[in-house]
Amino acid sequence: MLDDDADELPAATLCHLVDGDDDDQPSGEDGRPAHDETLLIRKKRGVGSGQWVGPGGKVEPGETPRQCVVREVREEVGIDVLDPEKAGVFVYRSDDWDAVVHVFRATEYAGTPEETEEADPAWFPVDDLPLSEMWQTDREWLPVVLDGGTFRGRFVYSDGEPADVDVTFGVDVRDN
Ligand SMILES: Nc1nc2c([nH]c(=O)n2[C@H]2C[C@H](O)[C@@H](COP(=O)(O)OP(=O)(O)OP(=O)(O)O)O2)c(=O)[nH]1
Repeated sequence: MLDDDADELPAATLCHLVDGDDDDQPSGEDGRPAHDETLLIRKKRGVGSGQWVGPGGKVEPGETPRQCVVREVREEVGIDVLDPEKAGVFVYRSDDWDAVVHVFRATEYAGTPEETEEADPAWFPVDDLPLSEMWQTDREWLPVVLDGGTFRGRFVYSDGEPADVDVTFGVDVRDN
């Protein structure tokens, strides 16, 4: 169980897109990154603004997490994610925002990421992430997700710092 009250919390999503060409062209020359890069955004507003995060946002009424993640990625960076697959779920609790966050991994998309009012996108090699400018607890699970793994977690922050961290890897998250 994630948390006794997890069912009562608002739901949110994150998308971690992994891409790479099968040819040897350097990143950017054909509009697609070289092998094993992931798309992050510098968030301009909302929860976590200023940090590098996966695109995503709050689930709207009547929407599934999968529908939400597709909508949010389109709104934030202007691309359509075609194969979002659940890779993790965590309860996030802090002084001002609590949520159940559904994490998706994807490898297929249509379009080219573009800057919007909400986000500034950039590709990073999966083994060279800007970890010092990311949520501290993302460092625990993001490399696992990018490598195709799954996790379930509970992250409690106090004064902007992780106060209670509990994470389990290799779990079945399809229906969570
Ligand atoms: N990377 C990361 N993201 C987190 C954590 N906790 C947490 O709530 N988030 C994310 C999940 C959501 O994508 C985001 C909260 O939604 P948001 O403020 O972006 O909402 P939104 O795009 O719907 O925007 P808005 O209209 O409410 O401003 O914060 C965390 O620990 N790590």
